[in-house]
This record gives sequence, C-alpha cells and structure tokens, in this order.
Amino acid sequence: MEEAGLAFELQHVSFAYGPERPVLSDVTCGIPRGSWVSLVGPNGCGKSTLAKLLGGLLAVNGGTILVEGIPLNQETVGRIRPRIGMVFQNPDNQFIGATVEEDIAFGLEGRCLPREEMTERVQRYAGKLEIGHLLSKHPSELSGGQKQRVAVAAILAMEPGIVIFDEASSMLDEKARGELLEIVRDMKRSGEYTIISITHDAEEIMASDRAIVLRDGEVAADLTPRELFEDEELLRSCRVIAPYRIRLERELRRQGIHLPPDLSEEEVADTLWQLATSK
Ligand SMILES: Nc1ncnc2c1ncn2[C@@H]1O[C@H](COP(=O)(O)OP(=O)(O)OP(=O)(O)O)[C@@H](O)[C@H]1O
Repeated sequence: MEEAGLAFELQHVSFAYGPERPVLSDVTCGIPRGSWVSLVGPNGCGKSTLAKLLGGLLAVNGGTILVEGIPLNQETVGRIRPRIGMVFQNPDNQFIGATVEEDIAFGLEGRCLPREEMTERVQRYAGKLEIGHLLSKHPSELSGGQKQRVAVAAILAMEPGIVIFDEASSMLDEKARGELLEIVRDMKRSGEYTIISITHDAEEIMASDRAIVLRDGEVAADLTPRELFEDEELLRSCRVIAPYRIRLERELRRQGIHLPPDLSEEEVADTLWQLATSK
C-alpha cells in the first residue's frame, strides 16, 4: 500500500480502558484518502473507541496510527487533531453556542481566524447545509435533524480533511436520516473529504466505498458493501440487515431467478413483470 495515498494507516493497534481484556487487540487496516469507509461490527466491539483513537481523543496502548503518513502521538496530536472533524450521535450534546450562528463560529474562534473570514465561513457553511435561515435560532427551537445539520456545519467550517460520523444519524427520524445521508454523499462527491461512518444503517453502508468489520478486537473483514451484504454470516454478526433490494435479489436467486446487478427499481419491476407475464 502506498503510504501517501492513505488518510489513515493502522498497524497492530491495541487499546484497553483498564486492566481488563483490551477492547482492541490487533487492528491493522488502511483508509485511502478521499474514500468513504463504513466501520461496522456488533455492539461493544470497539467502533467508537477506534473512532476516538483516530480522532486523537484517546491514545493507543500499542501499535501505530499514521494520519496522512504522520505517526499520531503526543507530539503530533495537536497538529493532527484540527485535520479531523467528528460528528457524534446526540445532537443536543454537541450544541455549545446560544444560537446557531454562535455554535458554528465557536470552533473558528479557537482557530483565531480574522473576524471577516469567520463571518464568511459561517455564512458559507450555513448556506451549504441549508440552515442560513436558522442562524439566529436557539437550540431549543430546532429539530434533531436541524441540530445535526448545525453540528455538521460547525465541523465543516473548520475545513477538516477527514470527517468521522459516529452513529450520527441513529437518533434522527427517517426523513432527517435521509437528508444527512445526502449531505455525506455530497461531501464524498466534492472529493474534499475522507469520510468514516460508524453505522448499522444499510443505506449508509451501501453508499460508502468500503466496509471495515470489527470483531473480537480485530478487523474481521475489509470489503465492498455489496460483498458484505452477500455474506449472511458476517451480516448477522454485525447486526446489520441488508437493504431490501439485496434481500429481494437473494430470495429471487433461491427461486432460480438471477437479476443483473445494479438495475434501477423500475428495471427490476419491468424484469419481474416480463417473467410473470411470459409464463
Ligand atoms: N470510557 C470507558 N471506560 C471503560 N470502558 C469503556 C469506556 N467506553 C467504552 N467502554 C467499553 O469498551 C467497549 C467498546 O465500546 P465502544 O463504545 O467502543 O463500542 P461500539 O462498538 O462503538 O459499541 P456500540 O455499537 O454499542 O456503540 C465496551 O465494552 C464498552 O463498555
């Protein structure tokens, strides 16, 4: 693997919270720059712990994490951390400002940016996240989905190259979840970000480039979403349900009907209609 092409390279990473069995015992994997990787696995397998290690919020007990080729350690963490933005599960816990505008500006104040640039960035990222009309609102006036948009705007305004979403959509309703997924899709399309999403959501995994499966403190698999969704044993162990489309394809295969991959919903319906009416 070419080091320069990797946002993260993990070599034999281990971590324990205390003297008990380590949460992560030997994690080795690479995350290419500009890619979108889903981190999946059973509850308690250490996904959030790994996210915190990647974000420099915890330090490894053993092994190495390279961020864009630089070893993450006590000396480099201050330099590396601003490159990495993290969006967490609970939108309420992430709101720091008294208004949306203050909240987006908060992180920028820490960066000591000139006031005009700060104002310009708040406007620009509020516009991108379609929350420009909410800038003067108090968090109590916002829905969960709107708060999560504010959290994303606040992170993106700091212009990180890497963004980690730790179950960021799990507390949102279906509509807000779909909207957040669109935001992440746009981020991927822009080519400006390496994205890591910790998720159990099939749609989200399907939209990503690769899935890294954590189990028993190690990487159990590093594969494409389609490969993951075809592996029923692996899916069960991760507590992930394949998207309806893939489950339908699998059931049809059991009946001897092989649909070509990547058909649109309309094409699937047409193919099934033709099969049904040709008998
Ligand atoms: N601050 C902490 N102190 C001690 N143990 C912790 C701490 N945080 C997490 N753990 C433990 O470490 C293990 C891994 O937790 P972690 O949250 O990383 O898993 P996860 O895969 O993200 O789980 P989930 O899918 O349920 O969110 C769990 O057994 C958890 O109880």
